[in-house]
Amino acid sequence: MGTDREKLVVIGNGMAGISAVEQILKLTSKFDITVFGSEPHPNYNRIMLSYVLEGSKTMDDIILNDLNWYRDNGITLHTGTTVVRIEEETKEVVAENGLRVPYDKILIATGSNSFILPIPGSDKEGVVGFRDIADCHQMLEAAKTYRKAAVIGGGLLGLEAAKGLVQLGMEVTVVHLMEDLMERQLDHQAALMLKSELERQGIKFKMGAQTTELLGDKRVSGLQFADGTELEAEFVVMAVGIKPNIAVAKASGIETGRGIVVNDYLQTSMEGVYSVGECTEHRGICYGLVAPLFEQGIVMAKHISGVETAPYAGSVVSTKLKISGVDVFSTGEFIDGPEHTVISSKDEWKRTYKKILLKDNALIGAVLFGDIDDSAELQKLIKQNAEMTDELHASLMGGGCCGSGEKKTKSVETMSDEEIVCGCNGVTKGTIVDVITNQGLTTVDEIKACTGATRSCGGCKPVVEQILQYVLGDGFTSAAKQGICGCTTLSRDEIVAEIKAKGLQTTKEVMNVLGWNQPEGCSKCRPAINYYLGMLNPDTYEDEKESRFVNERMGANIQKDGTYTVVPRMYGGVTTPEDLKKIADVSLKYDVKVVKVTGGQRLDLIGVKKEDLPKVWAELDMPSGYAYAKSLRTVKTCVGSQFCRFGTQDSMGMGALLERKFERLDFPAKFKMAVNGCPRNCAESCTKDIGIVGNDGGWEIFIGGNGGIKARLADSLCKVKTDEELIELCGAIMQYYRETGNYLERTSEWVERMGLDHIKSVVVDDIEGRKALVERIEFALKQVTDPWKKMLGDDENRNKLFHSLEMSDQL
Ligand SMILES: Cc1cc2nc3c(=O)[nH]c(=O)nc-3n(C[C@H](O)[C@H](O)[C@H](O)COP(=O)(O)OP(=O)(O)OC[C@H]3O[C@@H](n4cnc5c(N)ncnc54)[C@H](O)[C@@H]3O)c2cc1C
Ligand SMILES: NC(=O)c1ccc[n+]([C@@H]2O[C@H](COP(=O)([O-])OP(=O)(O)OC[C@H]3O[C@@H](n4cnc5c(N)ncnc54)[C@H](O)[C@@H]3O)[C@@H](O)[C@H]2O)c1
Ligand code: SF4
Ligand code: FES
Repeated sequence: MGTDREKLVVIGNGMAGISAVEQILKLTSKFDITVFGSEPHPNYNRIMLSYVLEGSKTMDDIILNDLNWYRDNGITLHTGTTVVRIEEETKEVVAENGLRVPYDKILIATGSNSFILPIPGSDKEGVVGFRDIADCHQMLEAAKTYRKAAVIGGGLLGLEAAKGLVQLGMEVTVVHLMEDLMERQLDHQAALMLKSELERQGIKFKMGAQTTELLGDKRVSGLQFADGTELEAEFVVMAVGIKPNIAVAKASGIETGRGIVVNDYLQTSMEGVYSVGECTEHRGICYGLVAPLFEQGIVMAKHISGVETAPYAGSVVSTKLKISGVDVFSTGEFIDGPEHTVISSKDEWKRTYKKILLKDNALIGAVLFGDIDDSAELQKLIKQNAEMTDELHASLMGGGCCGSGEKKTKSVETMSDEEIVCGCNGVTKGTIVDVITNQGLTTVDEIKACTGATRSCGGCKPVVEQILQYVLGDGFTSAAKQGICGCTTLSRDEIVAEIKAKGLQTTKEVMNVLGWNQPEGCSKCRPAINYYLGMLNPDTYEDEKESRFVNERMGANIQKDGTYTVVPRMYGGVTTPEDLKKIADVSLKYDVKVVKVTGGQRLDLIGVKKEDLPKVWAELDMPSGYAYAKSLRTVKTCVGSQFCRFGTQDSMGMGALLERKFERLDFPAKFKMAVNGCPRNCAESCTKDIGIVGNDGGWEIFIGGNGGIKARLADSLCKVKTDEELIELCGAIMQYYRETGNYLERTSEWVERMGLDHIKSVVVDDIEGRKALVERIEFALKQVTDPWKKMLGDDENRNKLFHSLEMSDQL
């Protein structure tokens, strides 16, 4: 390599170091760059470790710069190599393994270490921090063996770790020192709402608890608290904050405080040595989030490259918790004092809360819970120290009638090109404008694929949309409409219309004819098109197994240990001694680990080996319960008039009838029903896609209920007098949902999107329309068959899927 080039050594292969290198590469080629990293990996997106733990991303998904990137940019990378000091006299960087590398300039970006409480027992087996891939691996492994976990610290990291462990099947208690969760980001009200939402999601809390010791022999077995109480725990995650990693700077005589002290150009006290990221202390502040490190990197890169730059003046930080179903956001100041004016609103029913703090009429901080649509807008206004006006108040707090979209576009217009829009991925407004203008991008998904913006927490999506709107102007509405995935700009309705109009028959054909930008499609569009094709052509469409999710392909739900579950039908939740005996015999014979009564009133045989599935189905000789499918799952029933003293309607009989009639059809998403014999509603119709309640000698039909993460109470659609009307209406509702629902859209969302009145006008008021819907569902029902039976008769596919060549001999 050219010897006349300056030698830049980067200590720390994390997000700060490498994003600064990316900025430098954009400005100059004057450096020979060498990077040292203690971890054995190339640069990865640390913030996405929460998603790896939670299971929605893999380690491969979070690599930001793979080894080719270093090679292509002529960068020498030493992974798994820790630098111990800088020798100013010899102008060399010295690594732990004795390696010495000469330098002209240095960038220290050594990040932080997890803070481990200095209490007895914190070095026991089963106690980890949550900082890197190695920690994440340990947590994933622990969840395979142990059940009870404690997370010490109820900050952002602790809560994301706790949710991840719950998703992995552990029983998790968050042990928090203070009375409020995330007390560094939230006020009391938001903290209360957050705690109750997380409790709903299965996390337990021990608040105001000071851990004094970790108990156990070699391995941790519990926690001892200052008040004398104890908590059992086989695995402990410490998430009580971070400590800037200043070891190299200290050993080299560079000025340090809590972090490595830098000036406004990120220069340390040693000539030619810069520092960025979490290890850095600027104007007395060490940051613990990614947005500041990108901002520091931009200034540092310009300075070291000899490009004029404004000084770094510090960052206004904001946080967003990355837990699905929990929308919480905080930026700037959030605890009010006498000097503040507080604007707030709380809606206990919608579980939303918004608080904005003003000082001298300027916006200085905000906390949002439940609805964080305004987060990006607020963050920007607070950065700009914007003045509150009547118009702004109306747009932020409601009550404004018009113009807020226009105002938002105006406010992105005033952003500078260098302003970071996506804090998680360091993407500036300038970059987004550039890809829209020069590469002709028209959707947020395309911008995500090209720049990374919106890829992590998603908090920046509204601003990215506003920039699109601002750049495309009038072209926005048509062009910026979101396709169903990154492969197309066509919406669901357009795809369905094209399939009908052009008579398209296969997913491949849809993608070819409709100009997909990826010939094979992706995991989002393939199952959706497969569904739409099957819904439109129930008699002719050949279902594409390879376009189905794994559980649907296998006809069973895969479990975390690689075994499967088998759930046979139990119509209306009613079984017989004969069926129970068969289930018991099969469970014993195939060593089923657990037989569980499900929330949908049937039996789940958990822990069946893949190769045993066909034998289990054959010996049970019962219909598939479709517990794995986007289809009618269960019809839960109460005892009803056959036995209950209050029952006026035969709920068991009706439930079983409806389940038999409508089973096996594909729906956009899973579909659950309930039938009750009287308004006491013992089988909980209010949380079902269709809930039926015996009432006044007839039935009342409810739709759009959901008991999952986003709970929704079902809406009353109508009352009917006879069983025939009830069955007809159920069929019409189902078919209308099948025909208009977006793939994966539950009825709770569908009802909100379509409007209850509209659905009523189609399925209740329009008698002819209803009849046509019923005819179409009856036709589709004629085509369905039991998938287990089908698989048992299909030697080729069965052998391919279940690797059990001798099956046919045994059947
Ligand atoms: C699970 C998790 C979730 C997070 N989520 C978010 C989020 O949603 N939003 C957000 O803004 N922030 C989040 N953060 C914080 C964010 O990841 C950090 O702010 C960011 O990674 C800091 O980058 P850095 O480069 O300064 O430090 P690091 O990413 O820690 O990188 C420093 C690197 O330097 C290496 N190193 C240290 N010393 C040496 C040495 N002597 N020689 C060689 N190499 C060395 C380290 O091994 C490390 O790889 C999260 C953090 C975690 C752990
Ligand atoms: N979504 C995000 O933005 C995100 C997610 C994860 C991590 N991070 C960042 O990673 C870093 C580490 O996160 P963190 O949550 O560990 O840090 P933190 O400092 O934000 O929170 C630590 C929490 O632990 C509590 N605590 C301290 N001592 C305790 C004790 N002895 N017992 C029980 N609780 C105790 C504190 O009261 C505090 O709420 C932070 O900089 C954070 O901003 C951000
Ligand atoms: S809903 Fe009514 S009929 Fe059904 S079990 Fe409860 S009380 Fe009895
Ligand atoms: S700010 Fe988190 S993805 Fe953009």
